[in-house]
Amino acid sequence: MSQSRRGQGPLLNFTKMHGLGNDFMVVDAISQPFRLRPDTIRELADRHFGIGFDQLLVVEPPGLPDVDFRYRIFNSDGSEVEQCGNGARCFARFVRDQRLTNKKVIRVQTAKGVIELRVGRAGMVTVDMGVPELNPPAIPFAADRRKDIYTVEVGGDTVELSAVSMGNPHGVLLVDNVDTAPVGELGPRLENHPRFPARANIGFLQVIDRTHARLRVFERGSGETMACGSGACAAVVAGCLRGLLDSRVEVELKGGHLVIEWQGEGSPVMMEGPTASVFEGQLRLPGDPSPRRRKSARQGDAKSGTNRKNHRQRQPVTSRP
Ligand SMILES: N[C@@H](CCC[C@H](N)C(=O)O)C(=O)O
Repeated sequence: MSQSRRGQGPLLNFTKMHGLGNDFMVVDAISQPFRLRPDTIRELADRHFGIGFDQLLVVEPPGLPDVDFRYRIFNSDGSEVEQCGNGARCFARFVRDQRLTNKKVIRVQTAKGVIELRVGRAGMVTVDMGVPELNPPAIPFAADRRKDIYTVEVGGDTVELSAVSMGNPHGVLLVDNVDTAPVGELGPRLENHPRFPARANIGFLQVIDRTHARLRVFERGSGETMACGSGACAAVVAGCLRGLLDSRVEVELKGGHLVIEWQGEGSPVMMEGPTASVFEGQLRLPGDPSPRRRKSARQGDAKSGTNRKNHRQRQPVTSRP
């Protein structure tokens, strides 16, 4: 964050976490005021000038009955998205570590529905990621009908991919070897391909045998990451649709392994994997430049003695997907 904007606003508590090296800044927006602009998220995500993370995860109060929390996700480019599988596991660990709940089964509301997180031993969490969406308009993916494999023109070449939504859109390509796959070249072109109108995460899947696979993912809004949980789920769905994988698969990513289970169409995908908490920190956010808003914030402080109650009602300025 630039020196000129630092140090004028309130202090924010955060935790740095990761799931297989897919790393997160996690913020409790229930117990403290929180609002960030997309450009501030980009600055904080910077690995040289900021904290450095692939995604920002925000814990908010739920907006639905029978749900424990609302889970919001922002990519390092500042865009708000619908799903993050590795983040969901870290979310479960965070809300327990911060004593926001003592439940072992936690229901959270995402922008695309409710997911269930089950806390296991030694930091392991299992997530019910929901039923994969394969209907092209709902992914969204431009196609005249649903297929297991689509042919896509990209820069004069033709590639074959499967299109799957795990709440967020994924394209999955089958490759012989992830080590030599053109992730850096094809990833950004397919991420922004016109057939994915909301952009997409692009997975490169190498099938080892029916129960083992390797995967690299070029993530929408973050670039290639060490691991992508929703990408691993989408890849196993794609591998099953192609008849190459069984219902329980160990997926090797750059940062480690996930176990993914899918019993077939209409069934939810289950993801099991580890979580890690790296450090806790405090950050002074940029101040609010508007004199009118500064004045009303001071009035709020004076009335309540604390601004926690008022801030519970506040929404971040970034928009929902
Ligand atoms: N790392 C994530 C996915 C994060 C969101 C993704 N980049 C998107 O834009 O949909 C995961 O573990 O699933």
